[in-house]
Amino acid sequence: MALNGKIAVVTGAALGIGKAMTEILLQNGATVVLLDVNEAAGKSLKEALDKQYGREKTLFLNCDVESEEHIKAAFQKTVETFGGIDILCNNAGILNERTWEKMISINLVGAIRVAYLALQHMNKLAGGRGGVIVNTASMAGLGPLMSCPVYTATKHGVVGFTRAMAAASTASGYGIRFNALCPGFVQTDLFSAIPSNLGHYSHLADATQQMADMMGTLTVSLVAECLLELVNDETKNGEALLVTTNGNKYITFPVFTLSRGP
Ligand SMILES: NC(=O)C1=CN([C@@H]2O[C@H](COP(=O)(O)OP(=O)(O)OC[C@H]3O[C@@H](n4cnc5c(N)ncnc54)[C@H](O)[C@@H]3O)[C@@H](O)[C@H]2O)C=CC1
Ligand SMILES: CC/C=C\CC(=O)/C=C/C=C\C=C\C=C\[C@@H](O)[C@@H](O)C/C=C\CCC(=O)O
Repeated sequence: MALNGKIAVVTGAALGIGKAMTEILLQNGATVVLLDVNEAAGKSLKEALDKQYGREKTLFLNCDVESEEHIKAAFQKTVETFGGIDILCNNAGILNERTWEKMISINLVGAIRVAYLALQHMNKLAGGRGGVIVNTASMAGLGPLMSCPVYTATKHGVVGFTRAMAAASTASGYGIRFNALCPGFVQTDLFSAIPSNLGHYSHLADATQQMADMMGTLTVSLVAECLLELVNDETKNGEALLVTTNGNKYITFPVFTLSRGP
């Protein structure tokens, strides 16, 4: 299988989109390290996956992406156990406009922290073997969701970080591709909890639900298939893949030509 011998790390792996990412990576032959702050859910998933794929194909580590210490230890354990990291699914995230500073800390700062610490092991200039980092952004990383402006900001940040890192990696010779996954509404616990997590914008919950009804909700499996596309297609670097119930689209961004003023 395409990912035989590859070592993947998934953050937010215990539930939702991260769980589906873990499963499709295992189905395609990868060994997967599951990182999540929800220890009960993570251990439960590991137990189920052991029965299906064998104990040696996965490792669950309790890891909070807000903690540099946790992430460093998780990556160290990964490299000690499996010899390296080839694929990072930088997926952990929350939606809660009431605790917006924490949401920035997890969705944006956490994603950047995880990517930077993974670079220390993946970067060819640092003895790594290169690979691919897929950051889970959102359709809200491409356009505004009025009911969650800070969530929108975090996801716009993830898209921008991804595209800039892709250019930096190419220019520097890191040997790592960076891509952003931008799903629309996906049926997960995060999605189900939206009405109670909009804070100042709770009065816009109905409008958001109407938007979701109009756009439709995606399954986690479909999102995971798009992840696999970004992992396997070595021509993809610096891409933002929009995933909707009407199909998928690689986003074209405006290009600003550098020219002197008049
Ligand atoms: N559900 C949706 O409609 C969409 C979700 N997304 C993004 O997809 C990603 C996954 O979201 P879902 O699967 O929907 O959510 P979920 O709530 O179902 O799963 C998120 C997982 O991340 C873990 N997590 C949360 N904070 C963490 C932290 N500090 N450290 C480590 N793990 C942590 C949770 O324990 C959970 O297992 C998020 O980044 C989210 O913003 C993007 C577009 C749409
Ligand atoms: C309330 C958030 C619920 C779950 C988490 C999540 O990330 C869901 C996002 C789902 C949809 C976001 C839609 C945003 C739509 C608007 O911003 C429009 O401006 C469309 C944005 C981009 C279109 C890109 C394109 O078609 O070229």
